[in-house]
Amino acid sequence: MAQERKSRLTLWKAVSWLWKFTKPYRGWVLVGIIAAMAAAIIEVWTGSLTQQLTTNAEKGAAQSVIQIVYAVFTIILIGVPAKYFMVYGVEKSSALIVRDIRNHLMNHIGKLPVHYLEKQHSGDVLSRLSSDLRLIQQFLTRDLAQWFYHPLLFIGCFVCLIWIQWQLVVFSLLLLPFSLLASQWIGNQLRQLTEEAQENMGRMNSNLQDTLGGMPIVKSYLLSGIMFRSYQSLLQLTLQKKLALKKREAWITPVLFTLMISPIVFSVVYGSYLISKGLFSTGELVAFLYLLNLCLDPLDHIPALITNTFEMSGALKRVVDIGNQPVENQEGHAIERTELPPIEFDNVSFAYEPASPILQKLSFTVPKGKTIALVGASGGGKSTVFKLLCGFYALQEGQGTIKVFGQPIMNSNLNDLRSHFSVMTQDSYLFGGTVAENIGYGRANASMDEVIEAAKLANAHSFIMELPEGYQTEVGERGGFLSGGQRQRIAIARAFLKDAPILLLDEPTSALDTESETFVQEALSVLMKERTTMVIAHRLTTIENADEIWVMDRGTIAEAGSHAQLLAKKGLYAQSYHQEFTTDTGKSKEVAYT
Ligand SMILES: Nc1ncnc2c1ncn2[C@@H]1O[C@H](COP(=O)(O)OP(=O)(O)OP(=O)(O)O)[C@@H](O)[C@H]1O
Repeated sequence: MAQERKSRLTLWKAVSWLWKFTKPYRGWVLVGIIAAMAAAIIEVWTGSLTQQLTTNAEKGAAQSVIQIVYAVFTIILIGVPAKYFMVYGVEKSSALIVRDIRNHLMNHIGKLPVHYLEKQHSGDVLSRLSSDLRLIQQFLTRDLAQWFYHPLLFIGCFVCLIWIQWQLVVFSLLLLPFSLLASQWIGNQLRQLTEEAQENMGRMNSNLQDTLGGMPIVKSYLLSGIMFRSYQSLLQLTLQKKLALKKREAWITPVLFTLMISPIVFSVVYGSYLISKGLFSTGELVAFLYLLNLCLDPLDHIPALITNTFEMSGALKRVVDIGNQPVENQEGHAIERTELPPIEFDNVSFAYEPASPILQKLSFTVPKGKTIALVGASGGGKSTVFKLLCGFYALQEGQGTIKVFGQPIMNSNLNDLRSHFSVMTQDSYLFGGTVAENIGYGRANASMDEVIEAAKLANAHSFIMELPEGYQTEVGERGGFLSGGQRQRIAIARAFLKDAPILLLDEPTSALDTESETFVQEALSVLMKERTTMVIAHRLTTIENADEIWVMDRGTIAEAGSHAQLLAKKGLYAQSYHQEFTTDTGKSKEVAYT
């Protein structure tokens, strides 16, 4: 199957995706933005009031008490609630928006096709859901309102300055165009660096997750040094990117400092000249400088605002990249349970990558109630058969047909299709939680009695009762508090509860010792009764217990028959059997069929 193309998501598409999530909270977003604008207007107002007061004072006009009371009340009545809502409005809306995005993504990830998820590193996905989403929330909380506050403050003050003395404004802002051009150039560089830094963070999380998840292997193979060095070099790379980012950001600061300081210097020089010529008053110059200071204040915040915005846009693209992935087909036709063969492959060809075919015109029928053991060399395509059956990968037109109970699975409802299968792997996956919860995942709303009944059928009840808290015992991460055999029996109990008519087993006893295997094997024999089973077999007992053995070789079934028939054939099976299952003395031994 063709490698998924790296997403080339535009920022506009990413923002439109985010915009959808603001819908229920646009009221609060608007409140935050209006409050920010009101706060800016109040600041400008204070500046223009200063100008009026200094002019009045210079003219010797008595400062009207009413004017001062009016100013104070205006600032209190509008300024205080404006500042309050500027903070609370955006905090509230951003927290709710990000909560909805998290819920949506979690639900969305559960519906993504396996072929997409298999290509992602879970650490990277986690990084997108944690640090990238945190950056988005920080932007919504801290920076969005600022983008309305600072420009408005700048424009408002600018207009007032023009009103007071436009020639002075022109003179004082002579350097402005150069500084703006420089900021834009540096800003473009920041965007690329922030995106790279975020991607590196994802890789670091993946590395950390691998180390934590594989700790027993890391320790036993003395890999901590290697894992640490790999983490260290990623960290170093991230640090370099961050420092390069900060270096460029630091370049903006002196540029903007010059921008800020030069107008004040220019104003004082040129303003003094105008005063000496009698064209400008000292009071006006004081008011002008006050407003100029306010006008330049936004420029002090803009570098951080630009960096944060670029960081957010990189993070947003990475989040939307997952959010925009097409989900599995949730519609499609249902598969009815009929008397027709439970599984049929008709001329099925399949490749993960076009250049490497895995299955080649594979045809077979599994009769109802029978157990088929799939054996064959590693990489022969046995697990691929299961993945196709469960709809994890889809066949393209012309690649053959897969039928379940006589109905093609192409375009079927995948949830419905999977309801017909119970799958067990070599080391069954248990979720964090209690034993009862893990068995209960087999069927929604199963009662405790049903859970216990399933555990009894799976040979698990007695060991569960010996656990410190019985069915309420926590199993630990991935069932780490239980032995391999215990985990398998819990997985079998789950399958009993699910009660699906078809079992797909990837040798559930292959990793177990003989004693555990006996318990698990007994439980499996009960589970397999009156069900149709395909089992990828490595153990001799599993192979011998099957109704038929199919030997897979390079994507086709090379041989089929009972154990005795295949041995008599003296073909591939007999060859592997003699290599793998017999000792030098010719006696049977239990080793993996590879
Ligand atoms: N998601 C994937 N993307 C690309 N190639 C894959 C993927 N999964 C499996 N393959 C390749 O497909 C081939 C068949 O794999 P499959 O797991 O079906 O073999 P298998 O017979 O079950 O092997 P084993 O007995 O070792 O589990 C292998 O060469 C494998 O590398």
